[in-house]
Amino acid sequence: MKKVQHYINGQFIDSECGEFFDNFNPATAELIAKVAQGREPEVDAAVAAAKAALTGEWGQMKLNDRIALMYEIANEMDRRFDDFLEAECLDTGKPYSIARHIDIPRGAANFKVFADTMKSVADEAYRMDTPDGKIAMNYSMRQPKGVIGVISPWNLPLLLMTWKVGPALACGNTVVVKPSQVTPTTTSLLGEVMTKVGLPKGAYNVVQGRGSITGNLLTAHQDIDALTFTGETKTGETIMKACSNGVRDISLELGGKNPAIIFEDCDMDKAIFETARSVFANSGQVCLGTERVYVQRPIFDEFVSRLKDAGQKLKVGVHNDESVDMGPVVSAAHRDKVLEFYDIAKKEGANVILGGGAPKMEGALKDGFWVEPTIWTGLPETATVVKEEVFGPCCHIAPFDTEEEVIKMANDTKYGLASTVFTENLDKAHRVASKIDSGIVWVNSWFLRDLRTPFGGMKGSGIGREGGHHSLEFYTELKNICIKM
Ligand SMILES: NC(=O)C1=CN([C@@H]2O[C@H](COP(=O)(O)OP(=O)(O)OC[C@H]3O[C@@H](n4cnc5c(N)ncnc54)[C@H](O)[C@@H]3O)[C@@H](O)[C@H]2O)C=CC1
Ligand SMILES: O=C(O)/C=C/C=C(\O)C(=O)O
Repeated sequence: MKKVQHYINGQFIDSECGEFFDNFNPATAELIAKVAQGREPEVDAAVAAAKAALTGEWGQMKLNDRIALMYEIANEMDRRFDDFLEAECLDTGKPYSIARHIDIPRGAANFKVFADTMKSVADEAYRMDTPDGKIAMNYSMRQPKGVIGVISPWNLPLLLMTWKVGPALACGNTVVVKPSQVTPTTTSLLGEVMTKVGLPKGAYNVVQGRGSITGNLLTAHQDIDALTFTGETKTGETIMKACSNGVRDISLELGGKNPAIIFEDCDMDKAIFETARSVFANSGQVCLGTERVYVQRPIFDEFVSRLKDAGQKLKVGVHNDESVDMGPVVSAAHRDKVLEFYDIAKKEGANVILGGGAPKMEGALKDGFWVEPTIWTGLPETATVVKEEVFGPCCHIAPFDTEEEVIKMANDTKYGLASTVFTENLDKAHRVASKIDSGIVWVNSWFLRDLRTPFGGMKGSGIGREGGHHSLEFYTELKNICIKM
């Protein structure tokens, strides 16, 4: 049986208590690995190693050498592409068709982009007159924040973990990562990459384990100087409270209930293609995905019927079948949660246009964590599945008449992560995009990511922006030095 271990101070180790928990293949519910359950000794050892590395070989490394190492990590990840691909798809159930184009290439890109960023960090300087008629020069400099705690989720495990580890290391910090307990493997695999490229010991550490045990221990640890988290809003709130103890900085990327706005003057082919992606990709387990679709009344029926066609055409199946579009959801618990939302939608009076339950799968797949691609119409804006994040391959479609009305509907949510707007009228696109309360607005597209741009959410969707130079706000301390001449 495969064993997934901690990676602490450059060594792969089991837990001191010898405890392991089970990891399952979401497509079959078969046991695929035993994962070490980290407790206090492992969290303490990882944080101590990370702290020591700040003043050791890693902390003393010249910026250019650090940048070179970041590229080397990315190159080694590219060389191990197939290992990462297989591990990620087996843990999550996502098909090769997604992970090959999104998850795995982004893992390496997340190191390259921050290596590039660090080459062009500029410091501010201000000359001032002093009361005694002389002058003083102020200049700012950035220094690493210290030991960064990284708590990452299961939906895009490698992508979202490296989106934090890349900038943290590029800025000279050290990290202690706790990946989701349901998708532990690629975070440990990255430890092999770190060993291979010669990253100094203690700079990258991994403690495996459940959120309620290992996650809690990590967030409470007072030698964690700052913590970055992606996941559910409620967990984000818990982590924020824990980090208030010791006044430690946080970066939170949380849930969404993202709207798509489809105007009657849209390019319908484009609107259907991108909306189908944003609703169903990764079995709807993307925080940027669309769960509320608003369509202008004259094209409502045509849009509903064409999105239904697109959903019906999706091939659901196992990750290593190259023709598969959609896999299972990640766990039995998550399948149950999504199916409960599907039941609530029916009870609250939804018209089920597509799906609405669990598909019947055959043979080895019959016990897997499958849910159907699902479309509803006819619910009021107060309905549960219009208000709450489902995180499954589903959406509700509602008609609207005017621009003012749809902007109000789109913004009537506790979240504010992402949105999409489909129109061929450029003035309207600018106007509407500027009025939507979300961190990202995609016009005639979805999940088009330039990694230099600010990424993050408004309202309950998070705190902070990461990407390119914006990541320096969280991963460095900015210091002013004032020299009297
Ligand atoms: N990117 C996103 O927006 C994501 C949203 N979700 C949503 O969250 C729901 C719950 O799924 P979970 O896996 O429980 O997500 P979660 O947000 O609780 O888990 C994400 C990470 O936080 C850790 N964690 C959990 N509780 C913690 C605590 N008290 N202290 C420190 N770390 C903790 C987990 O072990 C995992 O590594 C899902 O059904 C889904 O709707 C889940 C994953 C990602
Ligand atoms: O492109 C990114 O950096 C992030 C994408 C998706 C998420 O953050 C998520 O699904 O949680």
